[in-house]
Amino acid sequence: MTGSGALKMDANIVVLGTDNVGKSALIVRFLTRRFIGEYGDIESIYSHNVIVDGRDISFNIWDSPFSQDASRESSTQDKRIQWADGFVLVYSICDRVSFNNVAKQLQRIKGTKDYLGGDKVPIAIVGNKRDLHHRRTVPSEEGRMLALAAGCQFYEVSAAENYHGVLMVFHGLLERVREARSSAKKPAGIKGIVKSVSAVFSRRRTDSV
Ligand SMILES: Nc1nc2c(ncn2[C@@H]2O[C@H](COP(=O)(O)OP(=O)(O)OP(=O)(O)O)[C@@H](O)[C@H]2O)c(=O)[nH]1
Repeated sequence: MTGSGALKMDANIVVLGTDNVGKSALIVRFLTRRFIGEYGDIESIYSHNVIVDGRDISFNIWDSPFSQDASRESSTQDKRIQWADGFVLVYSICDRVSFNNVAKQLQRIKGTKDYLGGDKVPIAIVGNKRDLHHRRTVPSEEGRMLALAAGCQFYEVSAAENYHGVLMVFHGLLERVREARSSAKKPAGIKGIVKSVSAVFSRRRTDSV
């Protein structure tokens, strides 16, 4: 991500989740305000410019269909994580496996982006398909607790029925990206220096095992 001036900002957002949870539906809802029902399996990066709080924001949003090929999924996942400034981790409230996958994604992201400090990685956990509450298998509380424990934002939305909820996800995440960027620019202070030095040494120790 690059920031060019106080009133301009761009953010790379990657949307992750198992198949059929509504990743494309969420993105298309955000970009067009519409729900079109069927989305296909094409991997794309969408660019979208909007004004948020007087700022000219350029979103780049990576929509990647979930691959059943574990080794392929794993290597592309790392590329996406490196590329992204912020993450939307989507599960379906009717699909427990998709929820369990969010916990795995969290670990992976935090492991890859550990130089930022675990709690500073901008991540939104999103339980989608809220309109299907009669088929719910993941209680809201579980999603909320997972997000709280991981220092993430939490939302339950319906890409099918509601634009506003989806908008809140992307705007909330943008705010976190902005905060992470401004705290990264601040001088580390003695606590930050101690943390960074110990992170380097613990990584070396792990590398050498
Ligand atoms: N009822 C309901 N259906 C939804 C919602 N969001 C998405 N869907 C449906 O769920 C199915 C999967 O949506 P997609 O957006 O293609 O899901 P995806 O996560 O991108 O799927 P992959 O491309 O396979 O990884 C489609 O039939 C959508 O119409 C929702 O909020 N409510």
